[in-house]
Amino acid sequence: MACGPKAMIGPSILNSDLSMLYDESEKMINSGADYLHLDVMDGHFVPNLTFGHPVVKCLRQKIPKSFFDMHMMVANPEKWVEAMADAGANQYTFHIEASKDVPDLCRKIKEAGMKVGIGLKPGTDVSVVLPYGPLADMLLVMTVEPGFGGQKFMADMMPKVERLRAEFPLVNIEVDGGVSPANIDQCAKAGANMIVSGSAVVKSPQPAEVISQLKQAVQKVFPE
Ligand SMILES: O=C(CO)[C@@H](O)[C@H](O)COP(=O)(O)O
Ligand SMILES: [Fe+2]
Repeated sequence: MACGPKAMIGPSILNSDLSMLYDESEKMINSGADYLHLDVMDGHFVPNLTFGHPVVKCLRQKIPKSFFDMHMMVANPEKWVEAMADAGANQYTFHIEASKDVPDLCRKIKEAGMKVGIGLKPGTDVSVVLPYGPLADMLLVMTVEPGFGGQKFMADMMPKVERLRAEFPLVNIEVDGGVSPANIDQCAKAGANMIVSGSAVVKSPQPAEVISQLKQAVQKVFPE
């Protein structure tokens, strides 16, 4: 049994029919998703607005088991920790660019019973997160400018993934933004084991096929 990072695929439902959030989420789970990536945007940290903990709470009541990976694209991540934990979130991924006290925020997230994710925007150097790697369960390398789904994958983010994998061989490393079967091999080879994919999965007539392709590519690097 291989120990260490596992290949996991987490569809982002941001670009799905949000009037059918539950149905779209169920469809992803039934298509083989390992977790759900829920994009929370506050219109300040990013120029877009999505949903908050009340929606997550309702979704959790209908989806009692799946892992909710909260991508908190918010200007004040400290403010929502308790509410998201209460709503049933499993992992709380804040952006290092928005945090005033990273160790304190990591502590708060853990005390609330959630896993800690730390996210990096494309313009943020990987050195910024290195001191905090030991505090995190997962490190997120954005491969688009956060705020919208359907953008073009930024291959020049792969050296960041490589550096984080070299520094932290056992931590989960997630990529998010424009990821698809066309670029999954470079993500996996760089060291990403948690894969967020939005449009490539939710817009496909065969989401299960896309998820399977993504998973097989990552399992070549991170075998079960
Ligand atoms: O956080 C974000 C965007 O800010 C992502 O989770 C996107 O929503 C992923 O969608 P695609 O880029 O894969 O379509
Ligand atoms: Fe995201």
